[in-house]
Amino acid sequence: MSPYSGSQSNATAGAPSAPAGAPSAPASGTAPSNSGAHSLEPAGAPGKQEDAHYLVTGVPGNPCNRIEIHDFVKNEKFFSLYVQALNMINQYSRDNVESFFQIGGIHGRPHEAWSGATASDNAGKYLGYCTHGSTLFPTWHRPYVMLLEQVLQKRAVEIANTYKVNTAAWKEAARTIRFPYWDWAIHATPPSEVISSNRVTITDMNGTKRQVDNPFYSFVFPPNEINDFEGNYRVWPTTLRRPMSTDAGAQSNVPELINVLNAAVEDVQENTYTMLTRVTSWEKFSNTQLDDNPVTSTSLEGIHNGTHYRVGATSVPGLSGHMGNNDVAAFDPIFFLHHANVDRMISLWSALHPGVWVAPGDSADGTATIAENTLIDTKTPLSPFWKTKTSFWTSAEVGNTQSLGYSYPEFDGLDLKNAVAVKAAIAAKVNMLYGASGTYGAIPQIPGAPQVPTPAPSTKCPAHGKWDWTARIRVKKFEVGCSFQIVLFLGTVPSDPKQWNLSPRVAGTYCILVNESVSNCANCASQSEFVEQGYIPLNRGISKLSGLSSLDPAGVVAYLTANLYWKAQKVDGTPADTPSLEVTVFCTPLSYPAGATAPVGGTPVGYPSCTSGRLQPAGR
Ligand SMILES: N[C@@H](Cc1ccc(O)cc1)C(=O)O
Repeated sequence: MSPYSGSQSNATAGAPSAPAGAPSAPASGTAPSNSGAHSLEPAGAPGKQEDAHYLVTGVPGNPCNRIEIHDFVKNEKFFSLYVQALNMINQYSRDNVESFFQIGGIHGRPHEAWSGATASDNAGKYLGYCTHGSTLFPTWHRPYVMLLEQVLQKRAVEIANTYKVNTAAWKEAARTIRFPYWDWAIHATPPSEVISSNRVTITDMNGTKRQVDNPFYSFVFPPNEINDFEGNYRVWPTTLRRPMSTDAGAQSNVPELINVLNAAVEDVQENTYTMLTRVTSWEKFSNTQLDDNPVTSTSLEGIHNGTHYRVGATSVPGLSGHMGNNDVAAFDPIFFLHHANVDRMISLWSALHPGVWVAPGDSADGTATIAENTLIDTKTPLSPFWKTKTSFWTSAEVGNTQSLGYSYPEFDGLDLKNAVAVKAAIAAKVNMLYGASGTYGAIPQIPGAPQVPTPAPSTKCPAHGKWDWTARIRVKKFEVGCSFQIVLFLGTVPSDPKQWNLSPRVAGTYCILVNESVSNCANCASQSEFVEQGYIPLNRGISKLSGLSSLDPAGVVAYLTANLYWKAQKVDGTPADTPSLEVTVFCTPLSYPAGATAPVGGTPVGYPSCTSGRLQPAGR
């Protein structure tokens, strides 16, 4: 199959597709195994109709809630229907636009047109469609999750129709099912049904419990489809999380994954709260590009990169799991649980910042259909997600999930037209979820610490102390040639890189996510100077490890100057060389004006003396 050939018709773009609502294949009601050969679906199966662009509509009808994956797996009907639906589309032939292979393949490899969305002549050099490092990062992934959600809900309806017991309840579950999200700022890991079981129990059409292959655990590639991949991805027949070996029988390192995710969750929560409550501009919220915005917060994309990295990294030199590489990340089903939460963050943030939406920006390295370094904005087509037969969704059209068929539990019962009331209600929810139990909450408990002003109870504004300490990370994104992370320590750095993530001395991490073979690609040559920026919160680490009785600058500056160490680490666990890396400490004064729903950040003060002259990661 030729990549993105300009005149490709749907028939040759792999997937002649059916418009939404096309007649569907009869469902068997049983879950096919995902470990066997990929069968051709029956004639007339969905996604096989010629000469139509597949329309991304979202689930038609009234919007229903996406729910958190821990709640989702406890719902027998939702879970049983989704497991069967996912197993079904995993089995579709590779050319079917509704197959998991085709949908997962939109993001990066196999670098082919999806449903006839051909590459333009002046395309960027990244050969997938996904937008990263640009203002479109949040909104491009919105129709992406919607696409998988609509495909799975259609299958769920067909499957429910075959149930012989409790029929009405199964049909109702299928009508209301939406894609679950994994709230990584609360739950360090997804439930075992996603992360550690390769078989799960479902209730079948006869009401009988049975064990089937677990499509949330890994995706089995169609035979031969990995031949065009690079490195170990052409050896591994399934997706892997923290893979343990180079051979075709490699397994995911589940205990290591759980440990690494557990070690990071407080950091993730702290970053999430700051991003939601203190970032006011779309530019800063949306992506990792360098900026002069004074708010010391990591972007949504930066936070999202961390989850990719932790799921995809390994401790085996030379390897990277699928999630650690943009080119193959979306084949791991956990990608969509992760991105449903990224999407929920757009809803929460936009509710807290009414009227702020996609700002124009630079396309950076571009995509298969977006030229590099061009202006992109709310009208830029979010290809390949067709809205009509001839046009793609744009960011301007995806600002309201209610019109896209779904919502999130935090919006239940709100008058969505009343932006002021929505903002107040979501602020209270965000405080409840990520604020009070957040790590900042620990600060006032330092013995002898100055009293934090008590916010008026009605604002539900959590006490986060007087000072917010962070380390700004600036580094050339393509300098290492693969995804990598910066790990900050307060005190001794373990000599074994395998212990870097797990050390009790870790203050926090910042992760950079790229696609594979960056060292070879023209893209990276042209973007080699591209600097990425993010922040690592330090308050929690200082309060746990320093022994200081307050976070006042005098003591903290001296402490950080003596104790702040850092390392750069590649996705394969080995040390990385990052000559461009700059680590700079900032302190933001926090205040609690009457009526504020979250701490308000003042002007950050930089303390370059804490790190100056020590810009090499191995320098301490
Ligand atoms: N429109 C936002 C959520 C939102 C809803 C109502 C509002 O008043 C504000 C924001 C979204 O769907 O992402």
